[in-house]
Amino acid sequence: MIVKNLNEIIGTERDVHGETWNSRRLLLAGENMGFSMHDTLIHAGTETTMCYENHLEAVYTIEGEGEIQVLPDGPTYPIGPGTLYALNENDRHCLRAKTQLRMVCVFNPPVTGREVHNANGAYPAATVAET
Ligand SMILES: CC(=O)NCC[C@H](N)C(=O)O
Repeated sequence: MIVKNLNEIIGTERDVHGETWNSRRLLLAGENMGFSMHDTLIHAGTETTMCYENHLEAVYTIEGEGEIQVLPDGPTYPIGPGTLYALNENDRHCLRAKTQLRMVCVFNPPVTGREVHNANGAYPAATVAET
């Protein structure tokens, strides 16, 4: 069994900073769960365009207010505590944080470590060597 606390992640290699976010990676590929799980903060007043072409991601909001728009011209959904969105079609999307959002993010296949978004808003596909 794996048991850990967010406090053990903060300030370590698993505490990854992007331009608009801070991802605390609780479970990674190396833990062999088949998914990764992150406790992520999205900074207030920011907009992030993403397209996880190599991963499926589900995102469950715990704190904060914002909205998500399906791109290029899809609907916009409000986001608040209790909202789940699942990018089951590798959807390109724009996440806007009105206040700081705290979100639990699950990736399949799992993120391997310190990935940040490339120019397309994706994380690279994992290689066998990394997993
Ligand atoms: C919600 C979202 O995708 N935010 C960007 C960071 C990413 N989810 C991560 O935790 O690595």
